[in-house]
Amino acid sequence: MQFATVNDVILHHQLIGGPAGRPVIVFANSLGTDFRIWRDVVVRLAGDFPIITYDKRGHGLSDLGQVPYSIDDHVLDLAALLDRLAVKDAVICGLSVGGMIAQGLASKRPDLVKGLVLCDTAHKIGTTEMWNARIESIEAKGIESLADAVMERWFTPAFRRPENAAYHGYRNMLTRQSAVGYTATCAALRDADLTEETKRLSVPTLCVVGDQDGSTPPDLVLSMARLIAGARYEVIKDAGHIPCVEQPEILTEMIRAFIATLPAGDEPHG
Ligand SMILES: O=C(O)CCC(=O)CC(=O)O
Repeated sequence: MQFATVNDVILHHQLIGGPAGRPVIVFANSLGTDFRIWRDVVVRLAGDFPIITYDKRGHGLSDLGQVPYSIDDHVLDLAALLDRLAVKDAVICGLSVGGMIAQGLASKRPDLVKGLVLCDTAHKIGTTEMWNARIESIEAKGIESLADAVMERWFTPAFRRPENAAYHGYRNMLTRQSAVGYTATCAALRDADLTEETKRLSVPTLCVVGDQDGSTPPDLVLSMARLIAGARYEVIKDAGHIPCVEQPEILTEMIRAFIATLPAGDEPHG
C-alpha cells in the first residue's frame, strides 16, 4: 500500500510489479467503492502484468480535496499519479465513473494509454435531475438511506442472497464511504458529458457490461461502444454493475484476450 500526494490530494494506490515489456494495467473504481473491488481480477493477473489500483479522491483512503469535483479533477489525478510512477502506454480498465475517467485520460493524455477496457460505463451517465436528487437525499439522510436501492443496481438477485457474506461486505463498503466524497463525485458525474471526446478516441477499446447492470445497462454501454471506432462490445452473463466482483474470472479472461490483440511494446514503468 502506498500514498502519494498529487494535485494537493493524497491518493491511496497499490503498485504490483510484473514482467518488463508487458503493459501496466491500471484499474479505476466506481462511485462509492474503493480499489478492493478489483481484488479477484488482480489476483488472477498478478505475475503476468504490472498492476496499479488506486482510490480516486473522496474514496477509500484517499483525501477528499476540494469539493465538489469535476470529472477533469479525477482525470488529472490519475494522469499525475501515472506520471509520478513513470508509467506510459498503460491499459486503463475503468468501471463506471472510473470508465469515464479512463475515457477522459485517453482524450487528454493519449501518451499514457495503450488500450481501454470500459466496464459498465458510458460517455454520459444519468441526468442532472437524477444526480441532484441523489445528492440532496444523501445530504439529508446519508448513504445508508439509498444503500438497498444501490445494491439492486450493483448486484444480481443471486449475489444479493442474505446468506452471502460478500454481499454484506460490499454493502458495508458503500455505507462506510465518505458521503462528502460520494456526493462530490455525483456532481462530477452530473456535469460530465464526454460524447465529443469519446467520439474522437482512436485507442483500441473493449467495452463490457453485465447483462443485469441496473446503473449503466447494456443498451447504454453499447451506445458508447458505437462512438469509438473499432471498439469491441461484450456482455457478461449473470452480472450487475460490478462484474469484477460477480464474474471476475470471465472479466479477467476478456481483459487478457483484449491485451493479446494490442501491439507489443516496451512500456516503461517505475
Ligand atoms: O457506479 C458509478 O460510478 C456511477 C453509476 C451509479 O450511479 C452507480 C449506482 O447505481 O449507484
